[in-house]
Amino acid sequence: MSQFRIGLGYDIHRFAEGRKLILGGVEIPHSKGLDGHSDADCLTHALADAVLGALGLPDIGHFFPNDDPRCKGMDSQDILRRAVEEAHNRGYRVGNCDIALIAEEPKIAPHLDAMKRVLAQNLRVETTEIGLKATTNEKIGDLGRALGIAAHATVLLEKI
Ligand SMILES: Nc1ccn([C@@H]2O[C@H](COP(=O)(O)O)[C@@H](O)[C@H]2O)c(=O)n1
Ligand SMILES: C[C@@]1(CO)OP(=O)(O)OP(=O)(O)OC[C@H]1O
Repeated sequence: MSQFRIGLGYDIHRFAEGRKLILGGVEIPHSKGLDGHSDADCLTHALADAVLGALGLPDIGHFFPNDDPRCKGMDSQDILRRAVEEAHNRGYRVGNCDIALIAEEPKIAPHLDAMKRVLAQNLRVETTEIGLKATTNEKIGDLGRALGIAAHATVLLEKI
């Protein structure tokens, strides 16, 4: 395997009433949350998929099936830790990553530092190795109507 490996992840979850909004392992105050079998943290799902993809492994649904009752309500940081563990088991660590959230609401910027701190711990990197930002969809399409939140992530793995 080569010295460096890159991975790409994408996930989207729809808003639902009566759910907590969890992004990057942080609970964000909002009138509704994201729907899902787990805590529906689409940011963390995209990031974990990017790590697994860099290794040429299947996506998180392979490791944590969304019809498995044991995964019901699970903390997505457990998914991320597992993906990073798979990397370390193969002799790779996370070099850096970059994440873009598409969220018409709520305002994410005030929470970015808290998310980076959680993600850094589980990625086993310094916060300076994490790029993280949010953009609206400029009211275009379903994301623009705030039906849900989507996340894109890229990860660079490097040989330990
Ligand atoms: N959910 C969001 C979306 C955007 N931001 C911040 O606002 C800036 C402007 O957003 P545009 O979609 O008009 O580019 C953006 O650069 C972010 O800093 C946010 O915090 N939360
Ligand atoms: C996280 C898992 C597993 O509980 O379920 P969801 O929260 O529904 O998320 P999704 O990105 O749709 O599928 C991945 C599954 O592994």
